[in-house]
Amino acid sequence: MPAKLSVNLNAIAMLRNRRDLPWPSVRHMGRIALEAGAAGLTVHPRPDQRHIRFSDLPDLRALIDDEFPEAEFNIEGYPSEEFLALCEATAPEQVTLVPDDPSQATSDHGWDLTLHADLLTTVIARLKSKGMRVSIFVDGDGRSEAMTKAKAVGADRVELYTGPYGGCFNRSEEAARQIELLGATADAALAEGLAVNAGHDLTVENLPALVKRIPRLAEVSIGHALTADALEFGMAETVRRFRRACGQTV
Ligand SMILES: CC(=O)[C@@H](O)[C@H](O)COP(=O)(O)O
Ligand SMILES: NCC(=O)COP(=O)(O)O
Repeated sequence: MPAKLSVNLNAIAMLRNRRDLPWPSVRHMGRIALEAGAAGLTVHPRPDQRHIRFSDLPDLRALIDDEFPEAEFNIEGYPSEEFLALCEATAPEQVTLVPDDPSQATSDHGWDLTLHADLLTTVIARLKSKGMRVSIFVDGDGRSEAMTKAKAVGADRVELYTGPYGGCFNRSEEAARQIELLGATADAALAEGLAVNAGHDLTVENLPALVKRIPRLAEVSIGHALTADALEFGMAETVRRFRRACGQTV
């Protein structure tokens, strides 16, 4: 089964937040993405709400529940008490835990699974007890022992941080090296019984090689490049292009 596409709406929200006006509407852009066959929506509410606002969450939950009951909502973020309460109030199908500092511009590394083992074990058990699937953001550096630790803290899935791969779009040798590291990490995760997601700086151009190396990739969440392409091609056509790049028949 080809990887599913979850459309990250953070960049749409960032554009909206330039003015005290309700457009572009994250709910409406989310609807267009789901109508075009995206399997879900992703948001990453940061503590300063500079992209997605906490008040966007009930709206997006209602969009999925009322109009696209097969779709999934994925909420990403650092597991502060505020974030956990948002997840509990929204009940997304998936929570992706990310080790972001509030001052970070964007996510740029996975969890240290030794240092944060206790925190993750507690938080994952709490979210899973409320029926949410939990994925944790990990470096795609090929270290199989990290995937053993990911299993031990109770994660259902890992999300491979693909930033270093996305960042070498114009250096094919380094891209090939990064793909192999991501692939080795995915192999180790799958061997532990974890499902594998991926995200960060994925594009229509770099997705095909990734899904070829990791044919059992469950889901990709994509926002930055997808939003850039949507400015050129429109959201619906862009979603179809990304779905094809995932290997889906569109
Ligand atoms: C967790 C992750 O990979 C990030 O890519 C993130 O969700 C994007 O967040 P921003 O859009 O806020 O940079
Ligand atoms: N989890 C990654 C994500 O949701 C989007 O990352 P990006 O495509 O905005 O880099």
